[in-house]
Amino acid sequence: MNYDLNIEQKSSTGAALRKMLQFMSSEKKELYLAFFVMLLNAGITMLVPYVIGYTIDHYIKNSDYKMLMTFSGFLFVLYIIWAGTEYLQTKLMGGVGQRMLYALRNQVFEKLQQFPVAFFNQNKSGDLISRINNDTDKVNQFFSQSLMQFVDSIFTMLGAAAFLLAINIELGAASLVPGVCILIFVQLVSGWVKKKNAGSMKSTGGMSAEIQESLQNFRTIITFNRRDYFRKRFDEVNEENYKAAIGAGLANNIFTPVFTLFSNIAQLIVLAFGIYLITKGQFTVGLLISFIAYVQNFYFPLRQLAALWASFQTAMAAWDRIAVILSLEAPAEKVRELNVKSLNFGQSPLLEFSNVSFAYPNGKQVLNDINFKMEQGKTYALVGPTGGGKTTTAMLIARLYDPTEGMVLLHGKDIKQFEASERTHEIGFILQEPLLFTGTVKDNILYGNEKYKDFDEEKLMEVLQHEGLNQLVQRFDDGLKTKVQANGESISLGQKQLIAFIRAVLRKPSLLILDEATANIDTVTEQLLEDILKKLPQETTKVIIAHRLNTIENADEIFFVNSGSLQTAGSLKNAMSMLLEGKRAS
Ligand SMILES: Nc1ncnc2c1ncn2[C@@H]1O[C@H](COP(=O)(O)OP(=O)(O)OP(=O)(O)O)[C@@H](O)[C@H]1O
Repeated sequence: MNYDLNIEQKSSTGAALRKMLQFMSSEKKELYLAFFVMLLNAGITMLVPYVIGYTIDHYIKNSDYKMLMTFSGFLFVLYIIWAGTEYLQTKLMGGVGQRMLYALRNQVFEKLQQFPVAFFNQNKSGDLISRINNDTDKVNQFFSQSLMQFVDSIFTMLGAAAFLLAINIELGAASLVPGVCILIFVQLVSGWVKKKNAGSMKSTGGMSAEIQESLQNFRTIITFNRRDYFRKRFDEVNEENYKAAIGAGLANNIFTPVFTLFSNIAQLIVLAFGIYLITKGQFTVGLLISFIAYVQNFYFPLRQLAALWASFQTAMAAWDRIAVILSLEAPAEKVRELNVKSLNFGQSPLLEFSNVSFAYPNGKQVLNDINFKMEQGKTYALVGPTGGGKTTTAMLIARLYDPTEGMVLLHGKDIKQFEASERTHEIGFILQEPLLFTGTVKDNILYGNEKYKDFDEEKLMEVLQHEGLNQLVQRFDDGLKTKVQANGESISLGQKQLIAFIRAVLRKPSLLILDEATANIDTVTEQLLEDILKKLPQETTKVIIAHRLNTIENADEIFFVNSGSLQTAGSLKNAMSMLLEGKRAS
C-alpha cells in the first residue's frame, strides 16, 4: 500500500468544508449559539443606518429634539448590545477553535499510532511534525478568529443588499453590480490562491524535515565536516520556503485592492445616481445618507472578506494536509477473531513462511516465494551478504511488515489473526539499532512489559537476578537508575544493545529474534549473553542474524538469505562457502 502523503490530493473546497463540519459536530451547541449571537450582531449593524436616516428625515428636519434624544438613547442601547455580541462571539469561537485544535492534534497523533512501519518509511517525520503543529494551528486560527467574522460579513452583506433593494430597487441594483463583478473574480482566483497556500505549507513541511535530519545526524555532519553542505541545503529549502511564502502572501493579498476598487466604484455610482434622483424629487437626503451607509455595510464586509477569504483558503489547504492523514486506512491489525488459548500449541511448527514474497513500498523486491519452518525450542541462524534480506525476513516474522504475497503462520495460524498484544508477547525482537526512550534504564527495560511494569527497583533486581540478567545491569554506572536519552547519546551502542537484550529476554517470548544483537558488545559480555540465552526456557525458539559466524556455531539450522531466495545451508562450513561464492559471483 502506498502511504505517501505528498501525492497531490484533489478535493473541492465544498467537500473539504463538509468534512470539516462533520468533524465539528460535537461543537454543535456552541456553534448554534455563536450563530445566534452573530445574527443579533448583524441585525443591529443592519438597523443602525435605517434608524439614523429615519431620525434625520423625521426629527432633525422638524427640529423635534425630544424624539431626537429618544432615538439617540435607542441607538446607544443598540451599540451596547452590539459590543456585547462581539465579545460573546469571540469568546465562543475562541473556545471552539482551541477545542478543535486539541481534538485534531489528538486524532492525527492517534492515527499515526495505527500506521505500520511502511508509513514512516515513506514520510519524513519533520513533515509530519509540521502537519501536527503548524497546519492544525492554521485551521484553529480560521475557526477562532475568522469564521464568525466570515459568516457575519456574509450576513451583513446580504442584509445590506436587501435594504438597498428595498429602499430603491434601481439604485440598489446599480450599487450591487460591482459586487457581482467581485464574486466572479473570487470564483476565478480562489483555486489558485489555495494552491499557493498549499505550496507554502508543503515547503514549510520540507524545511522542518530538513532541520530534523540535520539535527538528528549532527555527529556524522561534524565528523565529515559537512556543515557547509548542510548549511547550503538548508539555505536552499529556506529560500524555497521564502519564495513559496511570498507567492502565497501575494496571492492572499490580491483580493484587497480589487475589492477596494470595486467598492469605491459602487460609492461613486450611488452618489451620482442618488443625487440625480434627489434633483428629480424621487429621493430624500435622509434616504441617500442611509443608502450610502448600507452601501458601506455591503462593501466594507466584502473588503473584510478579502482578508478572510485568504485565511479561509489557507485553512482549507492546511485541512487537506491533515485530512489526508485521517483518511488513510491503517491495515487491519487483526483479520479474524482468534483465541490464542484455544490453539493447539506444539502440533504445528512455531513459525512458518508459506510462499512468502515481499517488496518494499518503493517497489524493491526483497523476497521471492520463500518457504521455511521453525520448530519450537530450536535455534536458527540467518546468514547472507549485506543487503541480502535477513533483517527484512526478521521483520516479516515479527509482523513489522506484511508479505506482499503468501502467508506467515504462527502456531499454524495466519499471524494477522493475532492481537498485537498476543503477537508481541509471543515474539521478541532485538533490533539491529535498538531504540530507547527518555527515562532510566529501568523504564526502558520494563517498556511494554505488563508483568513487571509496577515492580520497584528492589523487586525488579530480584527478578533480574533470577534470570541471570543482574550482571548486565552492572555495566551501567547507576544501575537501573542510569539516565537514558531518547536519542541515545548518553550511553554507548553496546549498552543500548544490552538494554534491548534485557527488555526482550525478560518478556520470555516463544520466539526471540536477535538481529546483530551482540555486534557492539565485548567478548566477555557476549559470553555472558550466550549463557543467559542458554538459560531461557527450553521451548524458546531463537532466530539469530549474525555476520560473525562463530556466534551461530550452535544453531540447529542455518538459512542462507540472498537475492530473494532463502536456502538451507546445512552446516556452518556450507554457509561459509555460500557466502564466499556469493562474494565471488558479485
Ligand atoms: N525501508 C526500505 N525501503 C526500501 N528498501 C529497503 C528498505 N529496507 C531495506 N531495503 C532493501 O532491502 C534489501 C534487504 O535489506 P535487509 O536490511 O533485509 O538486508 P540484510 O540482509 O539484513 O542486510 P545487513 O546484513 O546489512 O543488515 C536491501 O537491498 C535494502 O536496500
